[in-house]
Amino acid sequence: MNPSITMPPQVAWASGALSGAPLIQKTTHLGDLNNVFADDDAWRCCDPTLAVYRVDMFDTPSGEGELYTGVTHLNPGRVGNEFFMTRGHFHARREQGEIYFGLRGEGLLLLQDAQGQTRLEPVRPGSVHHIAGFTAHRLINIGSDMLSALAVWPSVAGHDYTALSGGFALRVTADTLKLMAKEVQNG
Ligand SMILES: O=P(O)(O)OC[C@H]1O[C@H](O)[C@H](O)[C@@H](O)[C@@H]1O
Ligand SMILES: [Fe+2]
Repeated sequence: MNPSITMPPQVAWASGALSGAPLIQKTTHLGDLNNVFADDDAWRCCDPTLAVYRVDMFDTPSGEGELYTGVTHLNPGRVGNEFFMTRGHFHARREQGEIYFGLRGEGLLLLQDAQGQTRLEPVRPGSVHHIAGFTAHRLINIGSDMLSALAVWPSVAGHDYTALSGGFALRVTADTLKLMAKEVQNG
């Protein structure tokens, strides 16, 4: 009997472009990110139609045990002093985790646990990020090029944006980066 061979879809590692299977795409514009950036006046002055990030994901089955695969493409930019970032979320099913893989650009993954403790992981091509359950996550683009990261997550995880509607406990600006650089120097 001949083996059955199916050509899988593809991700282009350098760009994060997905191909070979139907996609769902969602673009988030500055106007959608009310109350996300600290400097509200600066946010109001920005063009609301400006695209901040786009998520491409394969249109695959959902349900208990199923996994989604998607790529977030986050543009470079700032609102006031704060770098462009995703809205960020806890999973609606809090125990569910997720894996991110850095593909291109220079960014930070902001993680916040249920007690409000935050930490940052540098995102760069080849970085692998294990996002444990019960951990909110947000991507931040600190570079001057597009930041792209691949994500794999349980389809049942869902998104809870309301738990963080007051914002994450840490904000990343150019000053934050200077402080981080000093910390690295001082060991
Ligand atoms: O949902 P946001 O916080 O806007 O982040 C954008 C997207 O980032 C990643 O790709 C996640 O896996 C998606 O589930 C999420 O929707
Ligand atoms: Fe997630």
